[in-house]
Amino acid sequence: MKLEPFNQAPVAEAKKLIAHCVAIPAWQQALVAARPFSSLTALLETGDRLAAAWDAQALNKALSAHPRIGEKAQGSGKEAELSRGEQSSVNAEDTALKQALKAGNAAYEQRFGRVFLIRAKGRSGEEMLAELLRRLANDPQQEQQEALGQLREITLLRLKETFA
Ligand SMILES: NC(=O)NC1=NC(=O)NC1=O
Repeated sequence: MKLEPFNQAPVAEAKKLIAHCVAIPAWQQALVAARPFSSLTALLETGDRLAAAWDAQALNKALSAHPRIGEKAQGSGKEAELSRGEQSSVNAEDTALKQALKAGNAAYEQRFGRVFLIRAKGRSGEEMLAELLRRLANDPQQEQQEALGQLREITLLRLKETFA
């Protein structure tokens, strides 16, 4: 989509145009309020700056829209469609990998109390499993920072794709 329609749209409409980037209403609201944007770069910089404010509460809110790695996103919504695309590198036939991801996700949720989040685009299933195992050793504070960083990456990738 072009930047102009986003800049010109009524607030409610503009929010809908970017809601699939991340399920954090405050971020959607703030980004829409910062219009008009003179360029895609300006939009991405603002989106990133606003994401720097995210905390554990924002992370948990956003996770509702991110299916586990290795699980096919259910549903027909835009987020589910994006997740399926982002996770398409996980070879569904590789049952050993799927099993390892399933076990890793369960261990992660047991330890940190939330779904493991990683920017999946551009990563193979094996790379994500390695990251999952590495991050399992993080202390809670460290891991919260890493998870927030991955949420930012996913959000900005989606924002960029929306207006590219
Ligand atoms: N649990 C996840 O990390 N999910 C996801 N990562 C992505 O990049 N897209 C997802 O749906």
